Amino acid sequence: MAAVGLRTLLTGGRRINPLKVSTIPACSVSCNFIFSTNTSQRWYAKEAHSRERMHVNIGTIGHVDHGKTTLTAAITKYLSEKGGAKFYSYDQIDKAPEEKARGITINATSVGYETDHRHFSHVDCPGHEDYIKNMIIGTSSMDAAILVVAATDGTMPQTREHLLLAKQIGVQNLVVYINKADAADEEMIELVEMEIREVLDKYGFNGDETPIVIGSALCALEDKEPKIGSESIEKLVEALDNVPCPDRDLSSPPVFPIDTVHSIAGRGTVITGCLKQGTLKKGDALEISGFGKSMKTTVTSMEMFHKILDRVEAGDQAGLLIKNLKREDLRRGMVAVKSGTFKPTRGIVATIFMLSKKEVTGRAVPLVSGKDVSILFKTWSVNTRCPADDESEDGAAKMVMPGEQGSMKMVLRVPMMIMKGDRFTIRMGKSTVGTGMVTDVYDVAVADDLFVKKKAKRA
Ligand SMILES: Nc1nc2c(ncn2[C@@H]2O[C@H](COP(=O)(O)OP(=O)(O)OP(=O)(O)O)[C@@H](O)[C@H]2O)c(=O)[nH]1
Ligand SMILES: [Mg+2]
Repeated sequence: MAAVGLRTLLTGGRRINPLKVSTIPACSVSCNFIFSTNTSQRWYAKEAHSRERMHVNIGTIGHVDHGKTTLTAAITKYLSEKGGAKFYSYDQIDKAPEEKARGITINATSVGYETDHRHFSHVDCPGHEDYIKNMIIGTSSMDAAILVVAATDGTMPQTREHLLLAKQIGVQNLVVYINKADAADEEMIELVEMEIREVLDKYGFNGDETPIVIGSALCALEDKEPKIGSESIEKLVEALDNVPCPDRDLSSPPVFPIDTVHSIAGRGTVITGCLKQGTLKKGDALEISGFGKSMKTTVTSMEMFHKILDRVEAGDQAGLLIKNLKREDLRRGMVAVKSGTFKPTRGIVATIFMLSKKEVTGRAVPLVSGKDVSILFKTWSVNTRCPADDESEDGAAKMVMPGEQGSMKMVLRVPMMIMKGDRFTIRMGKSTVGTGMVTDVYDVAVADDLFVKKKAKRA
């Protein structure tokens, strides 16, 4: 995700025209980042980022209209009064004209704030079923998520779908915020809490241990009923300060999946994202691959949340200024690695789990070998063929039935940077129909071979 304050990094102390800072959404799905545009001081700020507070990536997920954006605004309001955030109003978070017109979130938007103990990057995800791809992108680097459930509705289809996807993406921990407590009676809230704990267990989270905070984001935002308003946000922030976070892998070679690409007039190209593993420093030689392309570059400077970094560590949401590549050369879904450490591939072996009808809202369809499907990794999707397993021996088509699990070979249309353990979602139309985890990758040459073999067979 983007480093807020990227412009600071790139202006080198010179004031530049904000209109000349352009961002390209790298695919049809998108993620917004809020930049500091009007605090001229920040344009010149060259302070070093302090690692005194642990950096944690979180965000809001949950069913449409349950109050995720209102809660995001309420958290920044509460923390701005404590000096740990800039207040972002509801309209500053959902600011696209279509979002304003429809009153829903479409793009995942990132804001940054601090508590006494932690430094947070918070992504507010859309809940509407049409924008699940944007939710997946928003959730892709979260260490923990805030699941928002309206007390007036209880858990709804996208509450469950988001839980399933968050688990599959690798989000280990949750904090639940039961919202709209101003509009529901106590009995109803109690029932909703019981239901949530059951649903959490069902989707592999710990229903008993997950903190649940009850409140009203709207009351907090409008300074009404402090008991369910600001006090609930205080409790939520306390829960976020205590949520367990995964250990950062600082020793493996760096892997930096690109979320956005920016072109800064007079300075060059910046890629933003969350460093998945390892560390990066100025002068490191990188290889950026994806969608069949591979390019070499060097890191010239790094920034996170208006602060200069001397090194990027796993888990950091950072912006990297890079040499010799243009914005047009790059797109979301490409991955930067240290030269010579990983290679892109087209061939993967994956454990697939196809959803049954009762699992979520999805259609219950099998995945059949020999069929083309579109698979969605955290920030990109590519058409993929499932060649029949052991095709050379018996030519038998293998399939994974709804509700079942199986191992399948897959060949991507273009080489991508994929690693063992990477997870993906199989979607058909508007539905999530299955999930998968990469158990092995095989050489491009072998994958080419399979591709050719399949073509020959058809001919
Ligand atoms: N009564 C009441 N209404 C609320 C509360 N929080 C949010 N709302 C209202 O619920 C509606 C939806 O709120 P949003 O914050 O846009 O919900 P969302 O979950 O971000 O929606 P999507 O992003 O489109 O999925 C708005 O009209 C809010 O004013 C609350 O605590 N109480
Ligand atoms: Mg919203």
